[in-house]
Amino acid sequence: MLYMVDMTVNLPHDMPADRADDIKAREKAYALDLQRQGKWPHIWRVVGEYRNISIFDAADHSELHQLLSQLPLFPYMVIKVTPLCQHPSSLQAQS
Ligand SMILES: O=C(O)CC1=CCC(=O)O1
Repeated sequence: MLYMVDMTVNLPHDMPADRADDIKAREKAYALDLQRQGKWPHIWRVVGEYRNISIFDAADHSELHQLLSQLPLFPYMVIKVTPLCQHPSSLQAQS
């Protein structure tokens, strides 16, 4: 199943820079691993915000929740999930 996931990051302003840098480095490594596995096929920065719009490809809601809850930045994110299905006018739906 495909999901649009909207993640807004709110790191506490008083978090020490080295702790924030460590979480961001672990977040990046985890994100790259999921992209290589095909579970996170798109990630786009929302211009001007500490926010991304991503597409996840997960087996079901439970797997998506597991993937998202393991994000190192998860405790500092507001996440909105929108499940997607094929649009009837999609070229992929024509065959
Ligand atoms: O920077 C973000 O939007 C949060 C994030 C998700 C994956 C990553 O590497 O950073």
